[in-house]
Amino acid sequence: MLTEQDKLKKIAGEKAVEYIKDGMKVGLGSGSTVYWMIKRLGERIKQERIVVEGIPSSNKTAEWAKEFGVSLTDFSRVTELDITIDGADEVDGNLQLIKGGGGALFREKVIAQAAKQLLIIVDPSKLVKTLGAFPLPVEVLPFGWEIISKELKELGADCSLRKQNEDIYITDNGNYILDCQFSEIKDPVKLHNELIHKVGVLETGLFIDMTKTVLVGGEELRVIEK
Ligand SMILES: O=C(CO)[C@H](O)[C@H](O)COP(=O)(O)O
Repeated sequence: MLTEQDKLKKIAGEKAVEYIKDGMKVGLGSGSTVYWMIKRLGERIKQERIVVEGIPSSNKTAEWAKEFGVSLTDFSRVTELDITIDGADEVDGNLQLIKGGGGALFREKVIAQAAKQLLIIVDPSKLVKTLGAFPLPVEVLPFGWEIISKELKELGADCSLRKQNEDIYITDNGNYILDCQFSEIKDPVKLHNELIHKVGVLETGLFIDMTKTVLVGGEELRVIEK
């Protein structure tokens, strides 16, 4: 039984597949909204016999792609993606994003950067005036994470090491995630630049100026463009 929010994610995810054309190389994001996109893409591949190859941003996404019959490739064979489709945890009025709620932010940023277009798919709860209510995920090296966390606290964040049940959460890259609560992120560009220069920070969940189009699921689907 789908929740109301799941239904809105499904609408956005399925609509996104209309942006995919025969022959395209597609970056496949992560998360529950992307799940619906991959499922629908699998249906189109079977029904219309289009040829599409994807690069997944997480092991879970790779599993879904296999389950729904979406062929996968990698960056040893493909140097540019036609489009990347991904979810987000927060989207502000300038289409700056917080991502990484699912822990896949590093690979998500790689496939976003490799693509001619990043299409974001969300339900309306992800739209915010100012980023920061959602704790900002920051991927860090396991060695010395305690020191990195202390440094980030000095920038005003309340950071906690992500756990999965009782264990430390390990990303697909073998690293840790610090979930950093800033009261409000008034200047995402400045914050990203400060964080990324700290030794041991591999990537932040701030996706700055990476997307120009956001699809928002709803009774009437909304397309926000920059
Ligand atoms: O950044 C992500 C994973 O790292 C997801 O895109 C984000 O968490 C949104 O997920 P969902 O579609 O399940 O709401």
